[in-house]
Amino acid sequence: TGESHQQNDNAAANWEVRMSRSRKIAYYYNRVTKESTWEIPQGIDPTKIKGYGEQRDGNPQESGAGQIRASHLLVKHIESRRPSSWKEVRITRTKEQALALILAYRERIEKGETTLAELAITESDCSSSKRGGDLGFFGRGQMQPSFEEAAFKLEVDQLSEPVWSDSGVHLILRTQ
Ligand SMILES: Cn1nc(-c2ccccc2)cc1C(=O)N[C@H](Cc1nc2ccccc2[nH]1)C(=O)O
Repeated sequence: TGESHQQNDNAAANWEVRMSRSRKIAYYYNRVTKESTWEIPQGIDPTKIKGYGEQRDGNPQESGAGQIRASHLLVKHIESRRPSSWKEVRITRTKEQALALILAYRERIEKGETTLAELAITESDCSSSKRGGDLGFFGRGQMQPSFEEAAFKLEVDQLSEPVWSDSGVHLILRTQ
């Protein structure tokens, strides 16, 4: 109902994104309850949290020296390198089924019905799921080659086509 949606927004308004000095990644701080957490708070649309995505890296040369920042949504399948995740202890879907899911998610994001960050929280088979799929900043040589190649081709705010890696099939959104 509108009411619960309104409550949700209010709850999102109590949160803000801060940058951890030590770990150089964003964390979430609730100015009402004073709590802080690495994971996006339950049931909150991350794109409604003040400062989401605007976090400049605390360490300028890190985001300058050929680094990019991206979020992703991963759907694993039975042939994935580790066919298990926080969502499903034994993943048995086929590659075709994984691709069909990813294409359906891509469609919904492209239509503006939802965001990659919001979908990643409930649907991604990567442990970055609870951070809306945010992988932080990374340079070349850090991620699997097929993922790196696709991510570095993206413009900021661009959403990839389905990308295959040994982990499964990904949607990648370059954020910085
Ligand atoms: C590369 N990476 N970063 C995180 C991460 C980042 C921030 C907060 C929590 C987890 C998790 C991972 C990771 O490798 N997760 C794997 C799945 C996976 N495989 C990937 C290949 C390329 C890029 C991201 C990928 N994520 C898993 O959970 O089985």
